[in-house]
Amino acid sequence: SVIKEIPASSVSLIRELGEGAFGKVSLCSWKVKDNESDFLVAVKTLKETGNELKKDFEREAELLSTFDHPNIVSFYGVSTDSTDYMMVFEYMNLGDLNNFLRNRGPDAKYLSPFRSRRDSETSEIEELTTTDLLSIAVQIAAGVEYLTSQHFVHRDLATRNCLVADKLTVKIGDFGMSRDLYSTDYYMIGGNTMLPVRWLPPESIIYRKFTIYSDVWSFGIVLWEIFTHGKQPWYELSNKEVLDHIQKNIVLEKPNECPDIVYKLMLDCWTQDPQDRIPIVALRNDLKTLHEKSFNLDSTNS
Ligand SMILES: Cc1cccn2c(NC(=O)CN3C(=O)CSc4ccccc43)c(-c3ccccc3)nc12
Repeated sequence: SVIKEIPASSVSLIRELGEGAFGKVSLCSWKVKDNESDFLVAVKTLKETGNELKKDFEREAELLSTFDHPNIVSFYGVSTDSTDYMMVFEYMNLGDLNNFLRNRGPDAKYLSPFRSRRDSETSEIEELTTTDLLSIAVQIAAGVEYLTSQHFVHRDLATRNCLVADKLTVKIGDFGMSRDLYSTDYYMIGGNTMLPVRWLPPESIIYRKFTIYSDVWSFGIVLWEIFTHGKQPWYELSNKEVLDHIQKNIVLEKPNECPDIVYKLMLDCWTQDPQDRIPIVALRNDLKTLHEKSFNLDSTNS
């Protein structure tokens, strides 16, 4: 697929969004056509690079340009006509899904003073209903189903690697900075690889085997994150204890507010044998049905 070349002169910086080891992400405005208004975009700038990283850059851009789905963050093109190489993405104005869930969880009202419950002029941030949580789950499942259909194994599905925009739009996508921004979610194994062990099945941890079936396991953990409003899986355990639990087939418990039928789907993602795990197509269909029915489903009867 041909990658769109975007002139650096048509992209202007508004503010920085984040910084990682390999680069930074900025909110920019992109003047696509002279007679049209500007367009907000998220731009990943690769720090001054050797040609090794430039090859990675080209490969990443080549791959990302093949994806086209409403639940995958859109990639618009690259800009290589300036010293710093840039990748231009769709801007998701409500940030990453993990922060989004935490800020709208039950304990949020005690954590951050920025939400004054009374006056309504502050950005009215309501708590998320079960229907909202199911809508988020359906959207991510649709994204995973698409990646699987493209024979793409994600290897790091987690709410921190999903992004949110208005009208509770959720998409899979990140800028490769999670190992910097969410370092406690990764565990250094074998001296040089950081693995998101709390999101991985036994075969990925023991044999480094990553497949569409290990992505299903991780999606089950994403479901658990959604229904705990962004808690870290096994937050009460150290990384070593987590490895021990996973290898002993101990799985996460049902989150308090979670309907039994949703927990059943999580358990279907966490079977020891990868082939026994529920296929992502069935997962998405079941979650879709629950979401449609959920307008009268609350966490008591389930
Ligand atoms: C270095 C690194 C480690 C782990 C994940 N890394 C990512 N993360 C993805 O590649 C995440 N990712 C999919 O894996 C495919 S879906 C999708 C859509 C939009 C954006 C991203 C996506 C990158 C990275 C590179 C260029 C640009 C952006 C992201 N570097 C890394």
